[in-house]
Amino acid sequence: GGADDVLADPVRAAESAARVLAERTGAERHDLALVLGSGWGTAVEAMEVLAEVPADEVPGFTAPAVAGHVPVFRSVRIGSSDRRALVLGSRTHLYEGRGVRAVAHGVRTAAAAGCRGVVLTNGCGGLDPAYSPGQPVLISDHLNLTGRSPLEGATFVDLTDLYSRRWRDVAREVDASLAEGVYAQFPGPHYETPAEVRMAGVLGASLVGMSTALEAIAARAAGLEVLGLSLVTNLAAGVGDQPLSHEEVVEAGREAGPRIGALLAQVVER
Ligand SMILES: Nc1nc2[nH]c(I)nc2c(=O)[nH]1
Repeated sequence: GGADDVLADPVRAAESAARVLAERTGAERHDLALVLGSGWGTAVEAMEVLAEVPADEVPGFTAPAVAGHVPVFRSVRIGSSDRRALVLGSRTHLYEGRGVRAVAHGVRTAAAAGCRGVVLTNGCGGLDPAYSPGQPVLISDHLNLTGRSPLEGATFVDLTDLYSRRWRDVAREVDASLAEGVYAQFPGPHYETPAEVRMAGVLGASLVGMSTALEAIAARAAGLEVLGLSLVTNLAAGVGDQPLSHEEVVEAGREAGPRIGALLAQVVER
């Protein structure tokens, strides 16, 4: 009900969400969109916020207040330019059960708002024991282990350069030490078993998470250039010798804030 009825026609829903955002932010179009995953929230604090729109006032988005905090969409200035980025206020995970249309609505709204690219960030588990919690990793490609597609009907989309090599080169100019990895999206909400983590490794993944892959496919289908950035907040189950506590995951994300915030700001300014 409510937000999801709007999503019965995904294209029209994205257009009406983009229209509301244009009216409320005063920006007829935005140049790029940012989806902030766990640990990436502080990135926007360094940016100049020009307008805020509560997520539950944008068609197709629900905004469960998390601890009283109502998620907002932010229109921010990119560096000192007059280009603007749209920081999406809410992200829907597949595990919420709202369906793939809700998962893809954010990037479709970004495309309808005039964005030419989207930076998808997330918190994830790392399979490489050399990864340290709090380390950002460039996503070079993904394994979609959800068994789903955000696309419906005969919409065949080429995914050869899904995670833009051009944008990854830009990111490496900003930080040459950035590692790259293949991201495997599991449906969640449960974490992987050690055997599933080993399986993902055998299949070529070095990052495991519960988001991003479906959003990236929908973004590409909508014509957006895509950059994916993971924050390894924990070593995936079975990697390393002790189960990480949630507190350590939160702490790793908080400590990484300044570094990944600067990285994101510099990448989008290029
Ligand atoms: N699937 C999966 N998702 C995650 N999100 C975070 I933060 N850590 C993990 C993890 O270890 N596995």
